[in-house]
Amino acid sequence: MQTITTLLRPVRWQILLAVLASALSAAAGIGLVAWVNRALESGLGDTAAALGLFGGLVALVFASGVCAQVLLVRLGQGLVCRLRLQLVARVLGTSLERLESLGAPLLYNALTRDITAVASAFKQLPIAVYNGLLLIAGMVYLAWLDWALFLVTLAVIALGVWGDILLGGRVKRLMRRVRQLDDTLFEQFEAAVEGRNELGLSRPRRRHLYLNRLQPAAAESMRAATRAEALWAVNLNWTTALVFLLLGAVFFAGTAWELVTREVLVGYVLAIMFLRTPIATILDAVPAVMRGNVALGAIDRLALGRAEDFTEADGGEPLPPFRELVLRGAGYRYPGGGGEPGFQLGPLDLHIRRGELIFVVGGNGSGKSTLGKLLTGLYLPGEGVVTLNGRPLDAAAAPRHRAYFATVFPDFYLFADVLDERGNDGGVDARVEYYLARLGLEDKVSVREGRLSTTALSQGQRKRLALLLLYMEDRPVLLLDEWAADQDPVFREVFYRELLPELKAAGKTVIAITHDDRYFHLADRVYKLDSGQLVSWERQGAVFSEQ
Ligand SMILES: Nc1ncnc2c1ncn2[C@@H]1O[C@H](COP(=O)(O)OP(=O)(O)OP(=O)(O)O)[C@@H](O)[C@H]1O
Repeated sequence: MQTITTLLRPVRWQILLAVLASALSAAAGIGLVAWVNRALESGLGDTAAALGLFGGLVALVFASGVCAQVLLVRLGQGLVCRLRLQLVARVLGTSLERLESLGAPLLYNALTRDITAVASAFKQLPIAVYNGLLLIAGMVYLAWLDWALFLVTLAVIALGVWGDILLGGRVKRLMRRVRQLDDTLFEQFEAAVEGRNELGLSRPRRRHLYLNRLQPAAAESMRAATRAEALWAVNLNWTTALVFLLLGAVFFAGTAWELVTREVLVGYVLAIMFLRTPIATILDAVPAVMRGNVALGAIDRLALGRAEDFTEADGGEPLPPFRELVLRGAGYRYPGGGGEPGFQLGPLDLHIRRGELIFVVGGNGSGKSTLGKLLTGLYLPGEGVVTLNGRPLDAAAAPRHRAYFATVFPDFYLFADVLDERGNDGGVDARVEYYLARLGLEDKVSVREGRLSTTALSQGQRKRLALLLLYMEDRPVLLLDEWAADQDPVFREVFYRELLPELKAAGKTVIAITHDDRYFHLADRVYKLDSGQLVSWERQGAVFSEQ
């Protein structure tokens, strides 16, 4: 429960205050019951004084109750808000490898369903704390009234708790199963949304998705959830029956067998009737709390990184100019699956200097994008060393290493907000308009206060916008992974013959992953990858030619 402890620690004093206010309200409530009992037995005495005491107790119940509830609700909502922000900050602070191995559906499930479940549990927390304290105050009063009868009460409570534990364990197991099935459902939701083109064309595929993937998971989830709720309903009614059994026992003990005095009898009956509501309320809250607990367990199992701290401004000391990027025996291996070892890139040796235009080429699956992620520090080397300006890339050096790069990978995400080199979104419009015209997008997209008017464009146009974002960030090293693959021949020509040379002339280092062999001669150097290994381009006997 690492998540919950880090969330609760900063508000421990507010929690204490809320618990104290709840305790005061609970004590005043039980005090009222005790006062009514005493008045029934011994009479009111001075009516004015009695009225004053009664009114005072009612006012105290009201004021401390409101105070406790408001404090607890504010705490609950504050925790939910912080949990949401903390979870997203942790996703942002998690390594790419971990995020890739988890996959989008698991993360979306955590960010939506799990957070909602934890939020519902937190909302029950104030109610449970308040009613729990009411229950404790009631118990103290019952013990004070009659010890022997209180022991009987404890025995009945033990019976109730036994039922809770017995059924609670099974209910929790079922809830865990429902949570697992949620992940399966989210995978299918992703397929239903992301596969809209393929599904739109193929009824057999839609039918398969619906009947063989969605429906079985949804039905099993429903069965497990229904069973869990039904078991808890049995428990609720079992508790209600126990409360009435206790009432009956007290009643017969006081009337038929005259084992307790009338004062004790009336006090017990009043107190038990009064305590029925808190007992039912607490038991009602238990399933939501269990679900929240299961959800927190699922969030913890994601093993996300530490939340990134965004309170500090970006910038700090400026980056020294880029000089060189060197790989010495550097390699990276993907984790394997199903008994098969993962793909191995390297070990590789290469040297990239400032202002060079480097092409990385090779067949599909040869490791080009993996090399791109290793060069940019998105992946850390599993063997050998990657150094930038002589500094080895490791977890500590990674943020600074990455700050030198701007990339467009094939699975890029196009942000509508344009940031400049210092991470600001203000005052960028004039430069954005210049680049929009340069990239032939001025009729399609406009910019206002650093925000692009649209990103709903063709793939080639979206890639041009991604390049625009990269221009604006103005980083020293650019990595473009098959950027030109979606461009028309005219713009492809502009890219290789104008844009890349211009970037080089501006002192940028450009690493382009490409299949466009008719432009290979424009590069300062070409690295060819084959099954994760670098093979000499010259030894391939290739001829740079303009076709
Ligand atoms: N996230 C991943 N997890 C596990 N293995 C992966 C992952 N991504 C890629 N691979 C493996 O690494 C190999 C190299 O992939 P990579 O994307 O680097 O190839 P590429 O040369 O860029 O291919 P392409 O030209 O098709 O884009 C693939 O054959 C694949 O088996």
